[in-house]
Amino acid sequence: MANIAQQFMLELTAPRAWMLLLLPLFLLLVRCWFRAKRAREIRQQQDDHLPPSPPALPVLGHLHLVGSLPHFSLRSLARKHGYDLMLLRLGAMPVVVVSSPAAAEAVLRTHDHVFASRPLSLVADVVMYGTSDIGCAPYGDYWRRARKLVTTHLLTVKRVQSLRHAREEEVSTVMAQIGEAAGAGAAVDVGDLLGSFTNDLACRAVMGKSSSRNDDRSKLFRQLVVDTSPLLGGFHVEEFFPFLARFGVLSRVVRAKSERLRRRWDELLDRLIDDHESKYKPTMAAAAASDQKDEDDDFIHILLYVRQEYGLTREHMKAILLDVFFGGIDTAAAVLENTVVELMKKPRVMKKLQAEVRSIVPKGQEIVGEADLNGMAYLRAVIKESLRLRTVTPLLAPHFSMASCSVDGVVVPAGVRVLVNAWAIGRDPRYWGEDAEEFVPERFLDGGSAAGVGFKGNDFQFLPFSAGRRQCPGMNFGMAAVEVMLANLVHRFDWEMQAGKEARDIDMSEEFGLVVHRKEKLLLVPKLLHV
Ligand code: HEM
Repeated sequence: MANIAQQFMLELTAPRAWMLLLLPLFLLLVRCWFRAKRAREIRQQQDDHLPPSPPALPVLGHLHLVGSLPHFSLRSLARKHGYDLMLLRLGAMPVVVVSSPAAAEAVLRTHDHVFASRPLSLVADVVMYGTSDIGCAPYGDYWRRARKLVTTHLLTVKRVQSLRHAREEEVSTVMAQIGEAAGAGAAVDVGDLLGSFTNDLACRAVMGKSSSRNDDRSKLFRQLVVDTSPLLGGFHVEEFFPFLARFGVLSRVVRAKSERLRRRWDELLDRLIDDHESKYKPTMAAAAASDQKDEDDDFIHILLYVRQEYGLTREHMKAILLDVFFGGIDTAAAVLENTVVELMKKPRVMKKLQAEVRSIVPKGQEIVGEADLNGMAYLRAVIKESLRLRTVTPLLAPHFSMASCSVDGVVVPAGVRVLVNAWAIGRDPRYWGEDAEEFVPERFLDGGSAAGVGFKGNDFQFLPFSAGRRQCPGMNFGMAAVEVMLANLVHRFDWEMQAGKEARDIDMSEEFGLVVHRKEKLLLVPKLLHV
């Protein structure tokens, strides 16, 4: 026995025996090495096809490169690396950034069916009744139905025209306030005035003249929009670092805040819908649904008329109404305020615009009516230039890829947020020339370098309302308000800076959000002209 053991030990210690033992280990290692190599190759192949990325940090990814004004920093990154389509990792969140008209066309037109969804958002889920609105709803049957409802019944050209008297009346109210300030030689807070105007107009469209006359109610709506917008437009840290969601502390705080806001919205909207329901006359249904010009047909009434046809619950109705407040108030007010700033900084343009408006509106007429706007080509060029240079929704609203998609030789994976930097594209000298950063409305006039360029979604260098399936459905509604208000602001009033200040002192700092806002108030002194 001892001999056998000895023999065995001898065999073991002999080189041949070691070879026999090591061989399987060696084969195992070789196999592992080949597997790891293959995995590396596959990853490399996939990476080779992903959009290019700037160098990133561990864990943070590119988060540290995105500052407080993401449209600025994303433009700088794209320019520095020459990437018109780039992939960033914000913490754990992959984001594709689009910075050229060709890439925007690929995302918003050629592959629109892949990129037409929205990322999930905890806040939208709570505030928008389970994303039952149009702006936040993921792409699918519900969104298609709700969008069809809005574009065929609420925001049609005819409906926008039928609100013309409402707009003219609201404009008259604002002009009276400006007139009073002019009489007293006082300054007006231009942003506040314009915000009230677009808010009152939205209230009027949603609930009709009689309900919106209640001043307190209008103010409540305004306050709620102001309180909800930052939460709705902001990023939340758990979206970047999902592992934090396991602890759930932050999401509980955000959810609690969102639920408080939703209760406030509920209270207001339920009361309004109840009021309307008590006056609802089914006989009027056919007329409203066929989009007749009846000014009493406010949006709540119309939703009541079509709710069966579209299978709407009350929550769906409230969510759709919220889109009018979130889509229509801040955007149009910001466009107007930005335009006034640019006009103050460019007295030549202001004078030319005033001359056009004053030459077209008949002498003695105090308010510019919508019929007077027809011949105002320069007014339209000024607004377009403002939409280009000071795009109020600089990154549009985030899109979301529903499948992986090959775009111009690279592959955008499924489940990625896509941000189109419309602001950067609108200021890129490659498409707008050397004066791209200047406010020059003439470029949009006949004979100008951008004479044929429009905002309807066919010119991908100019995307203030976006393009494709998710394009803004409130474009006509918003533009009608902006045009008539701007014409009136410059018709009977000259505008001056407060004593001791100059136009070049106007603070241009901005606060980022879905809609970008000026940080500082714009205080200007109106001077009344007698026309
Ligand atoms: C001048 C004013 C306006 C501007 C600059 C503007 C701009 C935009 C932009 C850039 C988008 C995002 C499109 C995308 O994600 O690709 C959008 C979406 C939207 N806008 Fe507007 N908008 C304005 C006025 C309005 C008004 C007045 C309303 C309603 C009364 C409205 C309702 C909406 C809705 C519901 C969406 C979501 C569309 C969807 O996701 O299908 N907007 N808007």
